[in-house]
Amino acid sequence: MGYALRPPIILLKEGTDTSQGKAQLISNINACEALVDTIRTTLGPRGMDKLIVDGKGKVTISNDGATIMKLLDVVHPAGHVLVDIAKSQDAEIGDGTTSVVLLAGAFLKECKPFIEEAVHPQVIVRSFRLATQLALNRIDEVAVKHSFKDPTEKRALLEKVAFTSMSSKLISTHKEFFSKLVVNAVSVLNADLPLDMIGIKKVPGGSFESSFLVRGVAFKKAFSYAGFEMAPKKYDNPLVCLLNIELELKAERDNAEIRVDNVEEYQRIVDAEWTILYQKLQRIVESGAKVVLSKLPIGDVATQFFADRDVFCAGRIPDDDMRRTAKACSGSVQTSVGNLGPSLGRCGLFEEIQIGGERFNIFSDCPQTQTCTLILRGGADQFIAETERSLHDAIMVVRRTLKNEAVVAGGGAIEMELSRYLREYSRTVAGKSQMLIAAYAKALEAIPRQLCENAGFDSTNILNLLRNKHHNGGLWYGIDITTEGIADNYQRFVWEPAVMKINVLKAAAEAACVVLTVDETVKNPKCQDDVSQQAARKGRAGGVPR
Ligand SMILES: Nc1ncnc2c1ncn2[C@@H]1O[C@H](COP(=O)(O)OP(=O)(O)OP(=O)(O)O)[C@@H](O)[C@H]1O
Repeated sequence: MGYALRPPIILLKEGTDTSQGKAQLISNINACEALVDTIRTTLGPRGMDKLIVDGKGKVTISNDGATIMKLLDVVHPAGHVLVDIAKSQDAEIGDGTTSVVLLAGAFLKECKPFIEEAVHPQVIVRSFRLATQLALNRIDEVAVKHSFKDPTEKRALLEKVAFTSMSSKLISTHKEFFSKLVVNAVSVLNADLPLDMIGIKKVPGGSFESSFLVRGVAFKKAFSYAGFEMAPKKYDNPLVCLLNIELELKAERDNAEIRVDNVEEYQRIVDAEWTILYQKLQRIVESGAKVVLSKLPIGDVATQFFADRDVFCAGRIPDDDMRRTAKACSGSVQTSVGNLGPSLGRCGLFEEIQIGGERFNIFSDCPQTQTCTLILRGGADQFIAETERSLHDAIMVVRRTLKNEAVVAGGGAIEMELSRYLREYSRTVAGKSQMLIAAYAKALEAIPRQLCENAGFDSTNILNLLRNKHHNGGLWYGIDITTEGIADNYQRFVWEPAVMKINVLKAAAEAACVVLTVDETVKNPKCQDDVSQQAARKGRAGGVPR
């Protein structure tokens, strides 16, 4: 009777939902699979795009895995792991975001039967980590390393990787044009290849081919006052003055509190203000600068003053444009007009031109420019936005290739090779490991299989051909998307940076291991209430639920 009177142990708050054990693990895997199913159709040159409408009705059409995953607003805790790997792949490499999610999903799918058969997750994790290491070593072994001594060879290689990266995107029909543009853009950068030194400006209208690269800086004409129209719009070899000063009359008045008790005193203050402004303007003109830019406003008096002296000016220039202009013209941004001489920059040509419906200020022919601007044209806003994302991926891939010169063949070739290698290796080990490494090898085939399915090919047939070819030494054989067959994708120049594939494998395997090692989810009802209340409050305040 004694035990019946023992008080129950209450560990967690009433209403707390705890799910644990095998059932929980399987449910997490199912959630990840469902998430992978939403993006699997976007993989590859024949992949489909997704149209996503957010809470505010903003439409995004994209093929980029990371963009889709971000916009999906996933709430499942295990699903979040996949969103995170897509984001990290995007930040680290810039491409391969769909592949990483797909591969993580494939690993989990292959694990599921083992979990159901009560194999301990740690055993699976151990074998998967071993298989990943073996696969990485194999990539290192087979990757083709190019030396960048010959500039023509270097350029050809870079164009090929940009080409492959774009072949699955909306702009794939113009990939030759854009791959040249991307390589030209990256070759302007310095050895550190800073991404923020490539500006991208979108101008709706026109055709994709009317997009162009400015070796220097281009930005939309800033707001301007009367008097601006009188200023010249083109200079050869002008000195450029970059400022962070407000050149407006009200500036002095607003920056201080002044108490006056008669009209004369007030007049003296107004006069002093004019004098201060004129002195500043005079100094700028005396420095010899022909183009004056400021991060802060340049008012009507100053605009007229400059126009009278044949000087072009523009205020309220965004910070990133200002930084890039400074870099392009080798000048520096000043906060006073004391000694402008050494801080002035110079560009070969400055002009204001019309692009589509916008006026643009262009600084080009800069002697030692390490920055450039891509002006993107094209129909609707959504198309240009997707073009920008695709070019970003291609730029990232070209930068990665420049930093790591090794490439592998795409179109499923490297995955089939790793799969063959691991399957053969698995036969040399005993015990559960053998089955698990073979499962890992099978999961790698998910990429070529999906490429086939998205193109409407018979995946069973093509995968059989590929397995046979790789078994007989056809190292770089992958899917030939044009003929519904297989081909040596290295010869066909379907090249991808080895570092991208390495990152995909590492991230996907690690994500699968993380999901496998979670065997309990505890949902605290209080926390959930807090979260929903916060969300409701945010919603009322006009915030966007994330
Ligand atoms: N011409 C081609 N023939 C065959 N396969 C190709 C070709 N071009 C690209 N691929 C393959 O398509 C896959 C890339 O597809 P996709 O660009 O849609 O996804 P991702 O690079 O993984 O992710 P994302 O571009 O969304 O970041 C790679 O496996 C690549 O090898």
